Amino acid sequence: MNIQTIVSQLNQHKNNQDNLPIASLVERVLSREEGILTSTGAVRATTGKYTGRSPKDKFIVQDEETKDQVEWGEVNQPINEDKFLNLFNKVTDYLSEQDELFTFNGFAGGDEKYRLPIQVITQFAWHNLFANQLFIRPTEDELKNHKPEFTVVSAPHFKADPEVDGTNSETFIIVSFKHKIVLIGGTEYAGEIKKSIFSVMNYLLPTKQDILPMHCSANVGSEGDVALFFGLSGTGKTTLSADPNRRLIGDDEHAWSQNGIFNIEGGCYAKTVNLSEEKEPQIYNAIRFGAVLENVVVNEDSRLPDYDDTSLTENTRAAYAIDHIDNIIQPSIAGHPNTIVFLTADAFGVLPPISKLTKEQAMYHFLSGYTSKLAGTERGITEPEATFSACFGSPFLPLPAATYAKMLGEKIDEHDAQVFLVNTGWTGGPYGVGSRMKLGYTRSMVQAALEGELNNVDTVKDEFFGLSIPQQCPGVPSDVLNPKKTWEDPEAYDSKAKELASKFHNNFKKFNHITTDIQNAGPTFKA
Ligand SMILES: Nc1ncnc2c1ncn2[C@@H]1O[C@H](COP(=O)(O)OP(=O)(O)O)[C@@H](O)[C@H]1O
Ligand SMILES: C=C(OP(=O)(O)O)C(=O)O
Ligand SMILES: [Mn+2]
Repeated sequence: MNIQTIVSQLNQHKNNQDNLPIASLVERVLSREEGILTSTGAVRATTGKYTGRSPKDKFIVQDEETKDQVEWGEVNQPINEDKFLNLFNKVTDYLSEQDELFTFNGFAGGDEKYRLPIQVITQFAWHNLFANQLFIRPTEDELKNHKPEFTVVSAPHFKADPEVDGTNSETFIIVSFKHKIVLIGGTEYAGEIKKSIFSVMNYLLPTKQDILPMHCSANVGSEGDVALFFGLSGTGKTTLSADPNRRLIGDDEHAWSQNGIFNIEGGCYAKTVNLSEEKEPQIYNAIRFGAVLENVVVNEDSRLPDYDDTSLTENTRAAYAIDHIDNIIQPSIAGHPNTIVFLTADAFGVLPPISKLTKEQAMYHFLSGYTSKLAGTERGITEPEATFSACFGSPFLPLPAATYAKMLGEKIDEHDAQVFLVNTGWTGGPYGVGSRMKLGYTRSMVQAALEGELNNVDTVKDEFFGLSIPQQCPGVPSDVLNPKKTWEDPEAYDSKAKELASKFHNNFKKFNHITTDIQNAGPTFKA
């Protein structure tokens, strides 16, 4: 049977709950005992074994359409069409036997001209509530004429048999661009649903519409000045884009067209570890009725969430529609970016907390995509792991990094955007010795950068990375601006800085086809 016929059959399932209002979805989450109501008004669900994304279980169907376009490798693993069709049949048979199914019809892409009509069919009510919060909701009229151009099918309780199904484990996230399907099974982590549509957009926007998709957050100031914040997970995209002085466009996924930028999503997905009203008031207050808390520990009696409890995972999350934040811009569209911030959480503690990049350095750092993954919280583990993830988002990029980098470079040139590198990671020493940069300092630095206050201040060129470090910034002690001065032992600083510089050079070897002016814009220290 044809794929579209099977999808229609799921839509016609006798108990398919189609675009239920939020209150009804919440009721279904509770009555099906998928989650509990918390004191905030948000529901809380847990996800068992998978509390984060599962990159080794992600595949793209290799077919005539994708064969020569996709950058095949560890991130984009190929699976053949027969295997996909076979698994699709099994998953949809499994779903059709469920008592109830849930469908969300809506959009990805805040600009009507470029948006992708999508459908999300889920086994769980709470996953549908998640889709309702994260994607763009249709108006009543739009819903009547809605024709999905991509469908996510999510069956978390269906487990694959790797031997037969060609997967790596019981879990799979498979995209078929030919059949316009994302097939998810074996994992309950809701982030897969939104990030798989992001991957789809990362393929479709550049290849079909000449638009640059970006793993970044965005906000806009009172003068219409637009800022982007690129960064890998945990670097501060969501936290720093929620700014009482600027209107939020989105916290994670955007696209840059010839008209300006637009949010791909309709909601946010914030980390809630150690969340406090004092430090992150906007996010804290966004957690209310309609929102979904994922893997947050909740006190059984008081039903109060305990954001400091990481016993289920460090990666606790809150999903909420963008209008849960007060100062937003809607629709989530704005002009061309004036300022671009690359966020990195440097656990070596050697990168300056803020530096100004030349256009070549911007390209170098965009391709490098450096941040640190921290070792677990086990005692005794102090060594951070440097990771380089091209374009600050390689797990979500089906095309070669150079494709996105070239587009970004052209746009930065055309619109003369100033790029800053901001280290939200360690200061005063590496992880285990120093401490995380105070959020208040980072906020002050970002504010100064966005208000143009760093344009004309004195800068010093740092000796290992060749970065221009502003010497004054309102609200930040000048010693904090110069990382070496925050270390007790300057020689220890030098040796860590050299270690990181070498890692940059090693990583950049794979970009040997890139122009030499960009290759030369890396760390000035060479072993
Ligand atoms: N100096 C800092 N800048 C940004 N975030 C910080 C800083 N110090 C601590 N944090 C914490 O780091 C986390 C950043 O996560 P988040 O903003 O969700 O990242 P992303 O959206 O890029 O995945 C938050 O929990 C935030 O409170
Ligand atoms: C949801 C995710 O994104 P981020 O951590 O960047 O918010 C993720 O990487 O699973
Ligand atoms: Mn985020």
